[in-house]
Amino acid sequence: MFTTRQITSIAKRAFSTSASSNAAKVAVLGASGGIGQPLSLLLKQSSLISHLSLYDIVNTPGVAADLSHINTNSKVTGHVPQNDGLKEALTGCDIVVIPAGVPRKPGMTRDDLFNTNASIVRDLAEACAQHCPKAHILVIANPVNSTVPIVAEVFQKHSVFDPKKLFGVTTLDVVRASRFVSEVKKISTNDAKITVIGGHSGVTIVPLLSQSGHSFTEEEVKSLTHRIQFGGDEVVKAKNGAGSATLSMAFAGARFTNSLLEATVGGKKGIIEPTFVKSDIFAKEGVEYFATNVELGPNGVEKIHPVGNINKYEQGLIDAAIPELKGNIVKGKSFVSEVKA
Ligand SMILES: NC(=O)C1=CN([C@@H]2O[C@H](COP(=O)(O)OP(=O)(O)OC[C@H]3O[C@@H](n4cnc5c(N)ncnc54)[C@H](O)[C@@H]3O)[C@@H](O)[C@H]2O)C=CC1
Ligand SMILES: O=C([O-])CC(=O)C(=O)O
Repeated sequence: MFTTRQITSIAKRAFSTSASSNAAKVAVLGASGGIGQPLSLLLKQSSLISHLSLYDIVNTPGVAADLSHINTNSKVTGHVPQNDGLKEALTGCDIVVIPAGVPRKPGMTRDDLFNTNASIVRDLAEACAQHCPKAHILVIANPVNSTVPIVAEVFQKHSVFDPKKLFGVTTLDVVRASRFVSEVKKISTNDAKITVIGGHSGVTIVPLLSQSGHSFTEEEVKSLTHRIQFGGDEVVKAKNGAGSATLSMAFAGARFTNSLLEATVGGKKGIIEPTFVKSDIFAKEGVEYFATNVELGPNGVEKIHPVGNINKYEQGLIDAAIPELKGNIVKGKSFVSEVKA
């Protein structure tokens, strides 16, 4: 006869060794990089992932072998371009996260990365459209304001575009905003929930501090807004030529991926994350993609939240963001359509 304690222990073991049937295949493209490695490490901890598929042009066999020894239930595979590696990495994927591409050096804007990263993202999107056309695509590679439209155009070219399944990952802006506000107000980050809308570069990043439930002096609003908009530059400067944010981005990327997993395979309702998606909010102004809070559901975007109540200062920030955002989006779209012609 088993004691109650023995039965509980056997049940716990059985539970923890069987992979969840509600689990997804997730690919990380650019998995050997500064973001790719810690992001993959964080994703290896998810019980909602059955297969973590790591692709990069170099070093993924080593990264995959290393991660595969961690005793969580997901299988880890590493792929390189040889032997149809990209096809193998993507086939059957539910979610593809793309941190592939070069990072900034001091003095560069995110837009300066366009020349290198646009074609990397375009080619990876081509492969996704062919091998996992129904997957959710999470774009981290900069400039996000342009790389998201690039993915959309490629998917449209293949007639497989579903706007509910394409996300620019802007979570780091919200993570930073929460941390910076918590420092200024001397409160827990749990009590510093800051909505950040717009895009993901400089003035296109628009924090809505007035919606936070906290009061700020004019001085605090100005300095916090500037710090949130240019937080990426702080890291680029501090790394002094060795790249941009990687660890905080891995944290933010894992947060967004985990939220999407919970909303899709996990079946959870009411999960809201900020993200840069195809949106009607400023369509009249010619801005086809815009980040606001988005409720995630089984098919990706469930509901795009409106901007909500804002003050005059924040309206000024949006007015300044719109033309730049519009230019970034057009640049991404034309990059694909010019090649198409
Ligand atoms: N959305 C956001 O909030 C953030 C975006 N980023 C962006 O993420 C990107 C990656 O940054 P890091 O990881 O620091 O750069 P990294 O240079 O450390 O890693 C990039 C990886 O991409 C790989 N790669 C290059 N071409 C590839 C291809 N065709 N297919 C697959 N993999 C390829 C490289 O081999 C490398 O391992 C940059 O564009 C950076 O600007 C960075 C921080 C925040
Ligand atoms: O600043 C960069 O180039 C990387 C990035 O997007 C960020 O840290 O927000």
